Amino acid sequence: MAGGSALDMAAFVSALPAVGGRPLAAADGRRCVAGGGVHAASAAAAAGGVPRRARGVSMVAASKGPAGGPKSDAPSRKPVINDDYTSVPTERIRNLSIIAHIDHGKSTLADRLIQATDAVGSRDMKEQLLDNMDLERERGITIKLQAVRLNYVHPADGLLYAINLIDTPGHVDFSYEVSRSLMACEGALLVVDATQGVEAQTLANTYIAMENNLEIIPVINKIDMHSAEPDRVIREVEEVVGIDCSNAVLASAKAGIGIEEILSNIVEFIPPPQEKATESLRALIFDSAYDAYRGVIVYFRVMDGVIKKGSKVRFMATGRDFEVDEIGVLSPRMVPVSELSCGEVGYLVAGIKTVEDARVGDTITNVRLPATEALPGYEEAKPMVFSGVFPSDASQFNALKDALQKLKLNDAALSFEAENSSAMGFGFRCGFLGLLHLDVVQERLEREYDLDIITTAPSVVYRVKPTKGDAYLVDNPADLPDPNRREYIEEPYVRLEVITPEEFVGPIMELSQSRRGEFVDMRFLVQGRTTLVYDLPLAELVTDFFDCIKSRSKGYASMEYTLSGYRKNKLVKMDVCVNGELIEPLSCILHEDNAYDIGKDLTKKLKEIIPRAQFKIPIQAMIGARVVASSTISALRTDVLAKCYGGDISRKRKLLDKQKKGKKRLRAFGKVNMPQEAFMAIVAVDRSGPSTRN
Ligand SMILES: Nc1nc2c(ncn2[C@@H]2O[C@H](COP(=O)(O)OP(=O)(O)OP(=O)(O)O)[C@@H](O)[C@H]2O)c(=O)[nH]1
Repeated sequence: MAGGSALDMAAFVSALPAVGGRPLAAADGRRCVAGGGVHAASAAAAAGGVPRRARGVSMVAASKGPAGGPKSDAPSRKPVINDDYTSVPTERIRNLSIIAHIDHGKSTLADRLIQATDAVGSRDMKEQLLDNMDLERERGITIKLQAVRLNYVHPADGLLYAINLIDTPGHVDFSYEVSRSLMACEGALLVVDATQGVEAQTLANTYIAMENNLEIIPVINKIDMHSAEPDRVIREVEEVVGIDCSNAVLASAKAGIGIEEILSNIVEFIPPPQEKATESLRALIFDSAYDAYRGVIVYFRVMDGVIKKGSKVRFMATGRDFEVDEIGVLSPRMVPVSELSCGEVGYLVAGIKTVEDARVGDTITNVRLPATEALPGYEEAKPMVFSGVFPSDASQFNALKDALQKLKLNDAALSFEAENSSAMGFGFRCGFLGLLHLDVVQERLEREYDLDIITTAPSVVYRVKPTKGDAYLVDNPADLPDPNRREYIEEPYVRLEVITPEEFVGPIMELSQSRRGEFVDMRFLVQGRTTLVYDLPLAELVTDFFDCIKSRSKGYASMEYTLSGYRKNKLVKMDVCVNGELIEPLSCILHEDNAYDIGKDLTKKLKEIIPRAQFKIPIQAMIGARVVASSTISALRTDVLAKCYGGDISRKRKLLDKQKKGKKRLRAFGKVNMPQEAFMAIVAVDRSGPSTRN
């Protein structure tokens, strides 16, 4: 809980009405590790040079595996059933996830495990095999969870074991994927980089695994590196994370060290799925993807009973029935089988056409013998940051709607609803888990659906108490009532924990304070590392905070945050007028004390971004009718007198008048070109000015 004035977030949110039917944002007590901001933006820029795909290529067809969507066989080709995959009894099945802090080597380790068990022929093997979205490969990050089935003969008993491995993303924006995959498992490999040690996400993900009662096997990775300190890291895992490291494996995913030991430990320490006495089928949907030919492909883990090809199944949340056309395992290619029983992880195809029919977290049961109770589903992912998404060309509105619907199927945390803005036309107000999530969605819409879109300035969700009536949530500054029609505004706060080497404690404290942070605690860890705890407004964190932490600590610090509640602050709405016109999508809510500095930097940035025109373009940052900062883009002056040699002054005046009129007309009717960067300028403004006080 953040300080005395913070409310309990969950209780508070449940007592409030939803914003326009949208799930209330930023309301759970979920642990997150931040990232995004400029880092994400620059990653996007780096990826921007990649050629676009042809129009109409679906996200599934565009990628090659189960997460971005499985590679579809041509519709005419009959699936070949291979029941070798289902001959393994339940006691020889192991379901596990790989969890770690970002870049500690999960995907590389998954590659080595796939190779060691010959799941993929050497011809098809490539680095980070499970990161099969183009975007994942380019950015070197995992965005979607990925499942793969490994067949492993354990040398100790010579028996065949089926290991279902789920690779999970490391970045906070995708941490809901981690919780989803962990619910389908009995164990987890906790990968810790031997050169770095325990990081914020190591802790956060281990806690999720512990909450799910998973057996955890620590893997100390990258021991091939000179700077590796495996002994120190083992001590740190034991002392800081609090888990036993007696079965820890010293490994190098890159050099292939310790891989056999990891496989052996998986078999020995991770328990098999528990056979249930019930005959009724219950399978948990942990992911789904859309395929242009086959409809929705559903990924599930069978918890009870058996699921068979040709049987009729029911999706319990929606009550819809479907006949199973195909079921199979992920090897990691889709291999059809005739049935999957308790403990197995696989996919099914059942001619499901709509997004709503296959919800992640739903339970699949048998129509003939339905289960009475559904499995506990997943907590709905709650968006933290909202932004308007508009097509550059109004005629693409329906295409954008269709694309968002398909993306949502594969990305449960994305939320959207139609929005009509006088400045931007028809579009959608979308909710994201953070700026990296926003960035990934924007890029997927552009690449996989060939859409040109503009995203507007991101905003967190504020709570507003109007003079009349109950408080309500506002995720779009345009919806804020006038100051004389509101009593107060509250903003969301987070409890922030930064783990850093001692020498960077000072710069990080300075940064946190400049972002309106309130110091809560400082704890010393082993080996000169420190945890700093602050309460901080979420709005200050979702911009470039993560990048600032990284740059001030030379990349050594990591951070994690939990939403803690709402607090009243002196908040105001700042509008931006460009060329005398209010540009609503540039409006933002900020602390009154920061308005001058932020306004000054924003107008300066916009001056650099907005292209010059034939006339002067004034840019003003305003609070109500008061201008707090301004700048002017000078006109590109055309010399209309160039052709007027000497002579008559009245002719010159006539030409100048005509030019002035032209400028006026342009100002009156013409539009200032606002490029996409202009809408994101607020994210990049310098927030560490001298007047940043609470
Ligand atoms: N030297 C060395 N490098 C490694 C090892 N394992 C992984 N790496 C490198 O570390 C970087 C990150 O590895 P990934 O496997 O992408 O890490 P990840 O944890 O999957 O990253 P996210 O999916 O983004 O969370 C890559 O450049 C790998 O080549 C290792 O054992 N030794």
